[in-house]
Amino acid sequence: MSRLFRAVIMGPPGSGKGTISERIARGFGLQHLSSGDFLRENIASNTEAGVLAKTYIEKGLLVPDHVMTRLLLPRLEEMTCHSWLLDGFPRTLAQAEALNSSCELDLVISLNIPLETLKERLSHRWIHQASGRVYNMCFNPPRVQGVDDITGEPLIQQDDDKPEALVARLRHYKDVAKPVIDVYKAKGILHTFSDTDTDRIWPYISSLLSAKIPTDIADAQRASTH
Ligand SMILES: Nc1ncnc2c1ncn2[C@@H]1O[C@H](COP(=O)(O)OP(=O)(O)OP(=O)(O)O)[C@@H](O)[C@H]1O
Ligand SMILES: O=c1ccn([C@@H]2O[C@H](COP(=O)(O)OP(=O)(O)O)[C@@H](O)[C@H]2O)c(=O)[nH]1
Repeated sequence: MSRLFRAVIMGPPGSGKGTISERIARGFGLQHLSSGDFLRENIASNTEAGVLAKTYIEKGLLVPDHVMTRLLLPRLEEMTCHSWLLDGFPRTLAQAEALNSSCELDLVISLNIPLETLKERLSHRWIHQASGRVYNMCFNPPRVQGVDDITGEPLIQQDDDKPEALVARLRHYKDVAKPVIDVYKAKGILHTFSDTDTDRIWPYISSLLSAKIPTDIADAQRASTH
């Protein structure tokens, strides 16, 4: 099997990480690992790390780095025979250093989206908590308002997504993300995209990935995921 492809997508809350990750997974066969979804799975199955992580998430705090790395790195060990895309990890310099010591990344996508756009998007974001599926009443509404397309279960809005919570989250994101962005910029693997509409960014991301992912890997991954 030729070399596998390792990528990370970074961006503030509401920047479109989940939306773009889903398109990348579908179009290029990369396995999408979202740190938020993975934490929710651990919380739902009451693992030791899940119980611990929940105490931080409930307070709107980041889960401590050592808990995150102890949770994510073994999960990545299970994915060694697959090309993957990490979403929401690494989020801090300590997490990036832990990741960089365990594998070589090929590409980091950073989304730089205006605050007003984030506010607008998050005010209409509805989530199916159990699966992490994301909807937006303006951009990608559910078939039936308020319920998940797959399970029919009710959708919720996160308190964190309210405008008054966003400014603090955004400032905190910028503080912790900047050293991580600087590391990957120095490595020459950072690609930053700025626009108010994912549909305008997507063609550029898609052609970047087409150029970066050797076709034999992309074909093999697509074949293995269908
Ligand atoms: N890499 C990480 N390091 C520390 N805490 C994390 C990490 N990833 C997720 N978390 C915790 O899990 C929570 C849920 O993560 P998730 O990514 O779904 O939400 P979020 O950070 O609000 O993301 P977004 O709004 O950008 O989709 C976060 O608010 C944070 O407390
Ligand atoms: O061009 C876009 C991209 C995303 N969204 C919506 O904005 C919210 C945030 O997107 P996502 O969850 O993908 O962002 P993340 O928080 O993962 O970075 C979601 O309701 C998306 O449906 C949008 O309205 N326009």
